[in-house]
Amino acid sequence: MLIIGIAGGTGSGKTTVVNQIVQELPEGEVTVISQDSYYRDTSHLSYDERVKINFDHPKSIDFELLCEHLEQLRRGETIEQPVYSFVKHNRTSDKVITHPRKVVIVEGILILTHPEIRDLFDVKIYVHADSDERLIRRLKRDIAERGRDLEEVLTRYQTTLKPMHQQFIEPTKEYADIIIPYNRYNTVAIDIVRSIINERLV
Ligand SMILES: Nc1ncnc2c1ncn2[C@@H]1O[C@H](COP(=O)(O)OP(=O)(O)O)[C@@H](O)[C@H]1O
Ligand SMILES: Nc1ccn([C@@H]2O[C@H](COP(=O)(O)O)[C@@H](O)[C@H]2O)c(=O)n1
Repeated sequence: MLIIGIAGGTGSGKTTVVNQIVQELPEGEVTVISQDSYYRDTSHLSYDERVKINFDHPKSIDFELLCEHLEQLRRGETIEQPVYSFVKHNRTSDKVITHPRKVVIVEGILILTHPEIRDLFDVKIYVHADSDERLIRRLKRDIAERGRDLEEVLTRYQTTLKPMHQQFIEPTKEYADIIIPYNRYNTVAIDIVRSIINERLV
């Protein structure tokens, strides 16, 4: 099994990169795990309390469960991946049955901050886009897809997102084997990652 970790700030293009990598690969050979699915269960909190959570701090992620699931996949076991709702700021009651595959891609802003999880990755990738580009993308995406408004995105950006990015996320670039510049779509970089995966699949 080849486990690839793809980190990078919010809006850098991690999900887009993963989709482009997976598109051309043989169906049934790759599985994708999103760190977002592993935000901690906050059912004990009210909606108003959940809104105030700092979702860009490592402690907001259930890394213990993510680590356990990756170990299980590596042992050839099937896992039940949680499903997260950005609208409710909480896990839903759904689960996605996820089978082990030859290639496992894990993507998320904070995945390279956790030493044990970092050690599980055979290839570590960091997707880079400038902060103004990321903020513009985040604004458009969160308003269109995550039930947010301009005020919510900008407040979160100033209060937690930007400081957490500088403190926790950007420094993990040093752990990356490959840094993908993604201010624009980068098909050459995607082809390089695909060829690394294809080598493993033969
Ligand atoms: N290179 C790019 N140029 C323009 N828009 C992009 C680019 N990459 C991603 N996007 C768009 O920006 C938004 C955030 O991208 P996404 O892949 O969800 O980022 P991440 O997973 O890192 O938060 C999405 O709406 C996506 O379509
Ligand atoms: N309830 C939540 C949970 C997380 N976020 C934000 O999501 C970002 C990480 O996801 P990406 O797909 O953008 O990498 C992170 O920056 C959190 O602020 C949220 O807004 N609401």
